[in-house]
Amino acid sequence: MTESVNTSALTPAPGTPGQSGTVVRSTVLKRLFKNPLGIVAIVILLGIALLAAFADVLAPFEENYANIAKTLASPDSVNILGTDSAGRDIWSRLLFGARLTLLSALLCAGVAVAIGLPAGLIAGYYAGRFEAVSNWVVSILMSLPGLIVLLTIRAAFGPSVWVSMIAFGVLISPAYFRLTRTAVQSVRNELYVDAARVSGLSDRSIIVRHIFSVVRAPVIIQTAAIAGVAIAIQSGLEFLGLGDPSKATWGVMLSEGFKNVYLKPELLFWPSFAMSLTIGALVLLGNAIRDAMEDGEKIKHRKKPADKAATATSGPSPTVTRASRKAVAAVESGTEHHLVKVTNLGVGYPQADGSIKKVVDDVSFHVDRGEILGIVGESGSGKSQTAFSILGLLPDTARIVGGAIQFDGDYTVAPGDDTVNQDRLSKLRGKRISYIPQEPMSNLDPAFTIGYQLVTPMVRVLGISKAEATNRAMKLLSDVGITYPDRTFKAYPHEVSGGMAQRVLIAGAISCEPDLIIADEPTTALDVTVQADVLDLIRDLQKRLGVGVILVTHNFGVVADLCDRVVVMQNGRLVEEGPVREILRNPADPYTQKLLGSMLEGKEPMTMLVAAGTEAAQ
Ligand SMILES: Nc1ncnc2c1ncn2[C@@H]1O[C@H](COP(=O)(O)OP(=O)(O)OP(=O)(O)O)[C@@H](O)[C@H]1O
Repeated sequence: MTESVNTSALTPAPGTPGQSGTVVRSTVLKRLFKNPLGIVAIVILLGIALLAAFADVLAPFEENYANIAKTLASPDSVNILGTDSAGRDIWSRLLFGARLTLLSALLCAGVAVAIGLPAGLIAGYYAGRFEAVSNWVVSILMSLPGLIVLLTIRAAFGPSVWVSMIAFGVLISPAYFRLTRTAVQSVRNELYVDAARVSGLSDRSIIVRHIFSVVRAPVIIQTAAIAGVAIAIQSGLEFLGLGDPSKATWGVMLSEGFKNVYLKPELLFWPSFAMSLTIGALVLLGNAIRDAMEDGEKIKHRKKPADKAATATSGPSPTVTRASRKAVAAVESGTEHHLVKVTNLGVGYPQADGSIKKVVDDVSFHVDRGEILGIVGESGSGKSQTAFSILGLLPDTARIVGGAIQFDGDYTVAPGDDTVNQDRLSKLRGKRISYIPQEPMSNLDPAFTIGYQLVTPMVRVLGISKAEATNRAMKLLSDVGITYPDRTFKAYPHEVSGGMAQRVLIAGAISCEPDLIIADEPTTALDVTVQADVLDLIRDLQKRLGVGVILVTHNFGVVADLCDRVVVMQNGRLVEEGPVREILRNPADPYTQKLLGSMLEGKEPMTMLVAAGTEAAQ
């Protein structure tokens, strides 16, 4: 993380989830309908479903109506596919069989999804005890011999297709659990999920909007496959004579057909044909959906950055609406009541030998409204850990090992607490505290449009309508220097440049009118040419909005350029703190002197600071 001395600045915070779920869905559907195999699968499945739904109308006979004077008859105008050994109409039984077979397959897949999906989402997202218990249950379910369980259930409850499909759904639910949990784990620590949390969304909203969108596609594809497997298993059981002979299902027909295979092989052919057609169509559908989604990814990556037509937007400016904002306790610099007060903060991580490695040690400082505080130090000095303690975004393994944090007078870490009070912070994040991250692209959810990611938090946090939030988002985009807000609003994150994405995040950070903005190396990931612009933007917005800003950086140049006061950190400890002008004029600590020296000489700070730290220690 190296910033050029005269560039770098803060950048506003995270955006949030988006509405493009519907857009994504409609695009995938369009691609699905362009795939001939997908169309064939849909037509077949739709045809079978319609035949099943209208079986009462289409079937000339009741499913069990038997004409014993006409057994094993060949097709004629009355029985178009002939009759079975009991004189029952094969066509009618196929139609009623389709209904039962499809419904039971849906029941099985439904039960498996209902158990496996939420359990996988919760286990993947929260991990901890729920995941441990779920893994244990899943291991037990997977180690059960499925067929024996189904036979036992059949013996206990009788030959009910519904009961056996519910049981099979439970047995197969670990497939969904594992699929979902793994997918969630892969995105749980993505920055855009943290960004959504910072923007004030509840865990439920994050799971439903950001996390679920990741597992939606694989779950749909898996459901198509599992419905096919359920049909095969159900028919297999019935073929073995374990079905309910009073119900016409394809499996029961298969079993009866087998008994008369030498007399009338068509009895075996028709249910086999129906099953193969249905299972084949389900497999094709799953593949077509997968292809449609993969094509979407390829197309997305080929698109060029959008932006160039314009539309002025109306809507209240954040600077104007800020006046109507909640009253914030007056915080005067120099009094004991600060916007943020960090007192003797210690943060550590438990080690394998039982000890705790302190990464922040006895750090105290404060920030007031209307000022920019810089936290400066070399890589690994504990700047981000300090900022994340204020945001409540420390990893689960982190422990507060001392001290306290107050926001506007209330403790978010009270003396004696070993973790951050998430109940309090979840009410502050995205509302009164916002965050500008280091890597803009990673902090936007690729599955949703920028507009959606700006609008949703405003609707939720400010309680305004979607239309009003849309107007506000357009105005905000314009305020942060985006020339064509309407295009950016509709664009996906991959369609804009890094600098523009950071501007979007800045718009998101100020959208809910925060009192404090925490910016963690906000220009590090940006091109040198846009770093200065983004810094200017942050400074401008900070002055206009009068918010407090904590700027985390390893670059003293940025501090000198932007900050009112500075905290210098080294190896997790605060080595010096004070007004920037004073520290620039008269740095007391040798480490600060080295840091300043590196800036003035234009050296790469991180390189020399390692040596500086060593010298200071000597
Ligand atoms: N999850 C974690 N588990 C254990 N140690 C961690 C964890 N996260 C950070 N640390 C340690 O905490 C120390 C401080 O890290 P921090 O990210 O605050 O540094 P920083 O000053 O922000 O540096 P950088 O500019 O490189 O991000 C580092 O030594 C780092 O290895």
